[in-house]
Amino acid sequence: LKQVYGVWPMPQHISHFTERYVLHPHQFSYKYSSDSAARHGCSLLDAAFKRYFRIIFPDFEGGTEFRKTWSEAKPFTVSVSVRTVGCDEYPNQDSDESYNLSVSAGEAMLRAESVWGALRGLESFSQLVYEENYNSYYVNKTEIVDFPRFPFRGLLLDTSRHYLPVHVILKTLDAMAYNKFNVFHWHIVDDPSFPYQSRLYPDLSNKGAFHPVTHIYTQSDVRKVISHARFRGIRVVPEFDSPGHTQSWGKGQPDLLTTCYKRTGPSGTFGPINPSLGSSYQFMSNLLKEVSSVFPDTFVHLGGDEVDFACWKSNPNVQAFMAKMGFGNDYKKLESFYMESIMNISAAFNKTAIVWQDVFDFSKQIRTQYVVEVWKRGCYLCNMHQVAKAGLKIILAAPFYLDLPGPTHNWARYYTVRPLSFKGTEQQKKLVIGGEVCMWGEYVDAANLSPRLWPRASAAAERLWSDEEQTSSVEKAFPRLQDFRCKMIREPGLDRDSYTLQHHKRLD
Ligand SMILES: CC(=O)N[C@H]1NC[C@H](CO)[C@H](O)[C@@H]1O
Repeated sequence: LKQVYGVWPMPQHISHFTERYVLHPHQFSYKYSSDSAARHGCSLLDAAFKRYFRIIFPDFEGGTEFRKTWSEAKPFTVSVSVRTVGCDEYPNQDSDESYNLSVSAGEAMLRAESVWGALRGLESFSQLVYEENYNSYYVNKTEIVDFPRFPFRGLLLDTSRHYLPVHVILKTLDAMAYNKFNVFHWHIVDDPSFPYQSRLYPDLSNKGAFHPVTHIYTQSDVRKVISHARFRGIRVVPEFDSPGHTQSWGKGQPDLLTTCYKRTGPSGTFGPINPSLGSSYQFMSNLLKEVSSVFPDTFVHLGGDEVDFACWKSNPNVQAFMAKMGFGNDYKKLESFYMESIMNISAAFNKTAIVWQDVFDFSKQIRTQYVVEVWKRGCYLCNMHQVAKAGLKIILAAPFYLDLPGPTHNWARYYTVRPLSFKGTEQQKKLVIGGEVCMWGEYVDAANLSPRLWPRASAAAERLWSDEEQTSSVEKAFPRLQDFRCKMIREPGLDRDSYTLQHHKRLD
């Protein structure tokens, strides 16, 4: 019997049985069970039923082909029961993604608290179906009780160092759903380019994008990404990184960046946003107000990483501001003042701020609650311990930087990360809301994104969803990951052809 590889990420509880059932597209259907709060018309699940039918039966064109296996197959129904409806909502930090799946003769019963859990269960069911000979599909009797270890399981794409076409972002969202990632961290702008087309400040992309028409994200592009993500139970958290990493902002917003000085006067170069001008905070308030309405998620990422103080130190207005504020010569206080100001601005728009750990490292006395993304190499467990002691929530990214190529960065390196192995109380460990893989764009564009992202990111996906004790062996994971990698190449189109060849080669 073909080895049944099961589901990736590994469910919390799964039992496989040898009894199996023949599936045939003509006798297969999804339906809402009578006790489900969500019913036909719940566009999120109706769309998922169609999507997963195509994923399970990729070669089925609706005709009467492959009649031969027809006779053996009996009707098979996937019945979905959702306890609390919520088809038109957005996923959020508190969404319940748990589900139970029971596969037996003629029926798979999928029970979930919410539509988000139902989506996770539909993904798991689709991975249980396997093809033994061309167009003969089977599913084994299986029992699953599943829920995520961490509620925040993110993937960062950087669309500033290289522009990523919208269809590439959508494909990445598809693959994220196969892996049960649930947050797309859109690092949308940075030093090299500003591709976000702002309603309020169109010059930011007109002058700051690599190209003002072909290399931008219009409001409708952004809406398309947010909708595609929502249909897959994925949140979109935008990052407008500041005050550093803002060179492209200065192209479309004059006087925003700090003018750097050399001895005799302006050097012609610009540095971080100028924190000594009221106009900077007015601009950030206007921009964050727009961003807060365009992106529905309750989180917004404000950046705060790698601020170079040299330019601030050289500028006489900034020097005068330092004196006025009594910051002495400690520019960390200036960065903290700026970050606390924009965190208060985003709080006013009912957003929870995520910032890079630099903000925490620079100041321990920022009063507002915010989430710290730990990213620096070195002892990230030590850094997590410091943040947890301060009572702040943590997202772990440091060991999951996938953009850095090289032989040491293979999947096992991410698979063996143990996010809670820092010293600290159970209470402090509860502050770790999850982790994130980062695909920075210095060396990545549409030509090499997918092979650099997958299946290495899948290793982190299992670390963030599954029970650590049950998934501690690299050796045991390897054949499962190898099988899952092929399953991921499942949507029609170019990928499909390579998959078909690869798949049948492996089976012969
Ligand atoms: C938070 C953070 O990571 N900031 C920078 N650090 C190095 C990265 C590349 O690996 C990117 O350049 C990124 O912009």
